[in-house]
Amino acid sequence: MSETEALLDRAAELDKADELGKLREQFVLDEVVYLDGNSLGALPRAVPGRVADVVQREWGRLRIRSWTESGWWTAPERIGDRIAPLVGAAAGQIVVGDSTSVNVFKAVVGVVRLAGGGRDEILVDEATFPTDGYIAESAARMTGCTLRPLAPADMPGAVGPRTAAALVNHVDYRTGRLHDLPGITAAVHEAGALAVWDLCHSAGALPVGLDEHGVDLAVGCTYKFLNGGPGSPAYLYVAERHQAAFDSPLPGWNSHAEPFGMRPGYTPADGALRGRVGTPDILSMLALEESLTVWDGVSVAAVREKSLALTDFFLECVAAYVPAGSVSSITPEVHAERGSQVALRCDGAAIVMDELIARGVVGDFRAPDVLRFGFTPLYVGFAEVERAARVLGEVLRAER
Ligand SMILES: Cc1ncc(COP(=O)(O)O)c(C=O)c1O
Ligand SMILES: Nc1c(O)cccc1C(=O)C[C@H](N)C(=O)O
Repeated sequence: MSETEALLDRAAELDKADELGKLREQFVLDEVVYLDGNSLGALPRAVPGRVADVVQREWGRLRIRSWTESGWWTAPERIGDRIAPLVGAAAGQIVVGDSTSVNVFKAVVGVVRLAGGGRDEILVDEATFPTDGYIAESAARMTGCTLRPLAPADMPGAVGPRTAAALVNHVDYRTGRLHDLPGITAAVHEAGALAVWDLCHSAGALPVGLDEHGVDLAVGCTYKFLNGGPGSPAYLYVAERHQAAFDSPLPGWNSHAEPFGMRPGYTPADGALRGRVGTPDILSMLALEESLTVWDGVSVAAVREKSLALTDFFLECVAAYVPAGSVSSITPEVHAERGSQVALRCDGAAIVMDELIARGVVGDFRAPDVLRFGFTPLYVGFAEVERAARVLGEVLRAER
């Protein structure tokens, strides 16, 4: 039996044993191998019908009545409670709205205020997705803090009496490295500081355990592994113990204790909805709500198990099919340090990715030389993984 036949057989066995495999039917997908769900998740089949109903009936016919009768006004907290179990949070701590960037701003200024005076340093993940870094820098300037970029692994040794907060990515967007959320959070707390985690690349792909690990604040997007759609609203988690003191830097009327009192002075609402700002983006928000129904009855532990099996199998197939020395993985081998993507360094990566896409394998390119492949366990199968690696091998041989 050839190596290709053996890997094809293995892929078929793995697909047969895959209990999550049937979820793929709930998505609009085709013959393309879609390994870019870590940038934009695929469309769940139920969403177009729900959006059509929101537009035609709720907006078209009920109009203003929908704010109450269709539950529009309370959607940010309601959908926050749907996301909560996926990131290990009890209800009442997550609110959906705004972009991740805006929520990073609320969270970073919010934790510096929570940390209190005398602490004037913010630690930030030195390899962070750019928006977090830009916003942390601005938040630091506004709060009189110094921003100190560091590798997350070095934060436990660097956090000290001056540190107000650390802003860390749970999974690095380029390398796919999973950072030690429990350990870093504990070290940050030991020094009397607070931890803010960006969950964009982990929520929906692996267990996060926000409550269990005592995370203070967290943010994340919903358009990657949560499949909420392009630009779907992000979320903000404020641990219950911090809610009463959380002083949002964006105190809009939607987070007022009595929004329709139209009072000149601001009195914050209690609970998660203190993180709201202005009028929610209802069409995107309700598309997200519908997309989350895919998760009914799905365990995040099972998703994690499949995610690791997919990335393991991809690495194995890459080793078998790709000419020696033409790519090197920058994603950790160790499961405890791996998110749900594989990033391969490769000469001419931009051209290689264009060619892969032309041949029906969609990943993405991240400058300067990274081929990035995201594996969404809800809809990616093992035969697709084998095909992606085989096509990558063909492209690299043709290139050289
Ligand atoms: C880690 C991380 N933070 C933030 C963002 C982006 O935030 P926004 O949705 O505001 O563009 C992304 C991806 O776009 C990301 O990967
Ligand atoms: N949010 C995106 C967008 O609006 C356009 C293109 C890509 C994105 C992304 O999400 C990028 C992604 N956060 C990344 O990890 O690179």
